[in-house]
Amino acid sequence: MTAWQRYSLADGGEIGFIPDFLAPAEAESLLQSLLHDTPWEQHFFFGKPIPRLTAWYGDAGVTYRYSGIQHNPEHWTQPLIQLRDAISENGSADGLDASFNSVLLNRYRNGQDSVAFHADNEPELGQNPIIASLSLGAVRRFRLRHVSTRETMTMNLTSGSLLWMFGTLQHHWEHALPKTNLSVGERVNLTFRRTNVRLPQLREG
Ligand SMILES: O=C(O)CCC(=O)C(=O)O
Ligand SMILES: [Fe+2]
Repeated sequence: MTAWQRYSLADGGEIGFIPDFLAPAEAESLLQSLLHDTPWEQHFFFGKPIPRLTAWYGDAGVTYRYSGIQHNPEHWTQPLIQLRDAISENGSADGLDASFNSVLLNRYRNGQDSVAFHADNEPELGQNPIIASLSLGAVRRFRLRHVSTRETMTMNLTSGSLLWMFGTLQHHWEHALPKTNLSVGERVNLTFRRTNVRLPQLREG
C-alpha cells in the first residue's frame, strides 16, 4: 500500500487518498461478494427512484433516517468488520481518530447511476465528520465543488482506492458522482461513518 496523497482544500477541507488500499484481486473478490450478498434496497425521493441502490450496516441502535423514515441497520458481517478495522487502523497511522459505527453502501449499476452534489452534513455525523470511502469496481469520476467560489476538483476513484474526507470539508465543499455516457460496469462504494445516536428530546416542565 502506498502512502497517503494529501490535498488541503480551501477553508480547511481535507482529503486523503490511497489509490491501492486493496490489491486489484482483493477488490474484485470483495466487489463480487458484496454484489451477491448485500440486501440492496431501492429508495425513492418524491416518488422517483434514486439512481443507485443502497444498504446500511451498523451497530445496533444506530438508525438512519431516509425520506423521513427511520431505518434500522443490518448487522455487521465478518468481511465488513475486517474492512472497518483495517480502515480505522489506516486512519490512526495518519493521525485520524476514526472509529466507525456504521457504513453506507452505494451500488452504481451502470453509468446512469449517480449521486448529485451534496455534503455529508447530517447533524448525526457531528461537527467535522471523518468519513472513509472505499471504491470497488468501475472507475468513476468524483467531483468536489466549493459551495461559494464554485472551485472544482475532480478525482478518479479507482477500484481498491480509499478516500478520506475530514477537516471542515463538509461545511465548505460538496461532492458528487456524476453520470457518464461511457459504458461502465458495476461500482460499489462504502462510506464508513460515525453516526451519533439521537436521544429522545427531553422536555422541560
Ligand atoms: O460513491 C461515492 O463515491 C460517493 C458516495 C457519497 O457521497 C455518499 O454516500 O454520501
Ligand atoms: Fe457523500
